[in-house]
Amino acid sequence: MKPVKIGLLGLGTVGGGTVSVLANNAAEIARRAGREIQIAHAAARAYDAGAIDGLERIGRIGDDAFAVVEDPEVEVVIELIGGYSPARELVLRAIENGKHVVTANKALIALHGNEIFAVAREHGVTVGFEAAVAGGIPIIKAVREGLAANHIEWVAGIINGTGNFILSEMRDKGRDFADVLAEAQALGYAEADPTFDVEGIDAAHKLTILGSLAFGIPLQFERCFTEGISKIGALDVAYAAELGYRIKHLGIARRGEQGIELRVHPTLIPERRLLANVDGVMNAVLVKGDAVGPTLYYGAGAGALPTASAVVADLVDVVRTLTTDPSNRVPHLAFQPDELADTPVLEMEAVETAYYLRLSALDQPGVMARIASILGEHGISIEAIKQQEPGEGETHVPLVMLTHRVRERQMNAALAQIEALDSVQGEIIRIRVEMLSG
Ligand SMILES: NC(=O)C1=CN([C@@H]2O[C@H](COP(=O)(O)OP(=O)(O)OC[C@H]3O[C@@H](n4cnc5c(N)ncnc54)[C@H](O)[C@@H]3O)[C@@H](O)[C@H]2O)C=CC1
Ligand SMILES: N[C@@H](CC=O)C(=O)O
Ligand code: NA
Repeated sequence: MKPVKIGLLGLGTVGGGTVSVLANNAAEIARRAGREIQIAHAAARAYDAGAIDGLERIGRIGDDAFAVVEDPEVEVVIELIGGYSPARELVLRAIENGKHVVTANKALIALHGNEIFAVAREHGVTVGFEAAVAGGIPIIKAVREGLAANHIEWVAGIINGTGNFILSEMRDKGRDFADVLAEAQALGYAEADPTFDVEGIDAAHKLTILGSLAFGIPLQFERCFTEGISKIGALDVAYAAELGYRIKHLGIARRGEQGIELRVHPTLIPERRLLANVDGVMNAVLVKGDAVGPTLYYGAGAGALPTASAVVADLVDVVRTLTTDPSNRVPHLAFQPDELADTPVLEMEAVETAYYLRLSALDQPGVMARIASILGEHGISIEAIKQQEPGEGETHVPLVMLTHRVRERQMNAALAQIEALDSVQGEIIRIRVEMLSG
């Protein structure tokens, strides 16, 4: 059989890794796919030729990405440029030209996936996006196919490698946030705009995709609650440890009676949980299905070769199904497109969690009692409390509390009232707590 001809857009971290994996494992990949895979035409604005193994095997390299998607020789386009534009226009044009697409671009899928999948369906082509969620972990394959028998109850994961690398290095080595972020950028883990990593936007893109796959709802990035790690301080990491917890940046999608929770935020997790022990650039996703119970998927969430592993796996899937009737292919969002549900995604104020609170309170009798009574008035009960001794000459002491579960709306109201007390100084730090059991 003739080789399958591929067009590749972008030759950076993931593009370079993809060229290398296709070159280094060419024979085994062909044995699996049933056909040899050749990169016929690649385009990149810039690339480091010396750093990419197998570059010489590419038929033609230019700088015009649109020339690749218009190239009649190309059957499958791999989009590894990133960002919304021109990635969206390139992917849509490739689809309109009858080409299958593989992409690692979670921003693109989370925001424009509904449109892209609809157009792909019209044209009878597949869009693979395994690399877009949790890098090398085959989580999309697992949720979409491996768990197809289940009513999925919840998904909770560490789904940003850069953020987890920063939190791990801060906790284990006491390193400075900015210094670790610079290293993550040098290692190729971070997004082109690293605020996407540290402010949780990248994790929200991925959680949006996971939520759709798990619950069969359209992609709704705008409904995902998003909080990053930039406000996590060494003090909270230390207090959490004293209480027997670790702070992880989690994406949580949960199906409840009122609707679906879709939220990304720093989270205290009991230190003995597996997720609490996932460090560095590693990602892990816990999926609870009603039949299978809890299942855990672990692996590198970023980096050239791990991400290329997912890109090439999608490519092999596409090649295997090139001759399949499009209506028999695995649906993009796991459920048949006309079976997507309109279950609402809840406002964060309607979500219930336990909380870690840290505040600075005047060291005087009655202050703690007043704070506890405000919490009580809002139906919030305290599970644990740590009050520090004041430092030499200090009037205020740090007060750390763990609360029982309560709706975010009640917590917001209570915190506003406590922050307004003269005896409380500055902003109250709040971190949500999840036990992740069962
Ligand atoms: N770096 C990682 O570990 C991971 C990245 N991703 C995603 O993979 C995609 C690529 O990311 P990286 O490889 O890290 O980016 P990168 O910045 O290392 O590489 C981007 C490549 O695209 C080229 N490019 C940019 N705009 C272009 C244009 N208009 N026309 C032609 N070429 C253009 C650049 O010259 C470069 O070769 C992004 O969507 C990213 O979110 C997904 C998982 C992991
Ligand atoms: N910037 C992302 C790359 C992979 O998706 C991350 O750090 O996880
Ligand atoms: Na993946």
